[in-house]
Amino acid sequence: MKKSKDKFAPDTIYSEQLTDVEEFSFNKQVVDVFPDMINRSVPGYQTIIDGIGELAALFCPDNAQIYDLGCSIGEASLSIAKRLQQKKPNIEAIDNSQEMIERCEQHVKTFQYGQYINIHKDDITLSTLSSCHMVVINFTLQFLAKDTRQGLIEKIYQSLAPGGILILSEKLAYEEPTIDNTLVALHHKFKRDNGYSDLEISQKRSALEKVMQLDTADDHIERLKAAGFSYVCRWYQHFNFSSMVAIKAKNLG
Ligand SMILES: C[S@@+](CC[C@H](N)C(=O)[O-])C[C@H]1O[C@@H](n2cnc3c(N)ncnc32)[C@H](O)[C@@H]1O
Ligand SMILES: O=C(O)C(=O)C[C@]1(C(=O)O)C=C[C@H](O)C=C1
Repeated sequence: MKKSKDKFAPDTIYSEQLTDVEEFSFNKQVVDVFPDMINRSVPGYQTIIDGIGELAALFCPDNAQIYDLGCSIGEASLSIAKRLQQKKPNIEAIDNSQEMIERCEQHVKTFQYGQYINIHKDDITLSTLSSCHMVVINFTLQFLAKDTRQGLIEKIYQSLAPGGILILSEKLAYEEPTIDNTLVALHHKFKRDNGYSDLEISQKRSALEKVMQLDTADDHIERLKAAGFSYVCRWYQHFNFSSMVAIKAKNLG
């Protein structure tokens, strides 16, 4: 991805001892450090962003209709727009954080191909989707109430044209504690190697635990299959962070 001229600060949000660790929220403080935070926290984040663009190039026709649900500052949308610009896509980027949406508008404008991205403030569990070729939910389903997840995946399946794809990226839980603890330990080592202290790691973990409920890979695959997706695969995994592609069959019935 071409470097943007847009400026963000380094993430020091959890570097001082806090008396009360509040629940994690995508507020202005997080928005201002977002690229640094996500790149230092999510193993393979940039690889996943690039892969989303490559999958768009493989699957999307001219003038494709694409949704990026929980878009934050628009990195997945930009990766798609960059690769599909000759095909003039119509990318709808949606997020329910006002601060994120404002920053997304500012960020996307710094790229010429940002013209293919329309930004909306909305709750993705309530928003209406029109007929489309591709949907991305990159590290966002894990922040939704568990009882809204199946409904959202079904809404996406119904909106996708035959042959359309959903890219779903998530931090995964493992039922077997020895496996879960091993992957969490590897993830924490990844964060330490990226300059986060033990205090930062543990305070952010407490903040996230209040709002982020993880599913297992099997939960995701079962949900996708129950919604109707014929083909599902994990195309990327680094420690407990994974991205899945679900394809709606071309010939239904
Ligand atoms: C970890 S970030 C997503 C990162 C982003 N997709 C990317 O690739 O850089 C999660 C985002 O989901 C948004 N979000 C959480 N719940 C939402 C909801 N119900 N509707 C819309 N957006 C939501 C948050 O505001 C936040 O920007
Ligand atoms: O920092 C972590 O442990 C995360 O889980 C990273 C994670 C996520 O997976 O959604 C959480 C919050 C945001 O900072 C971005 C990414």
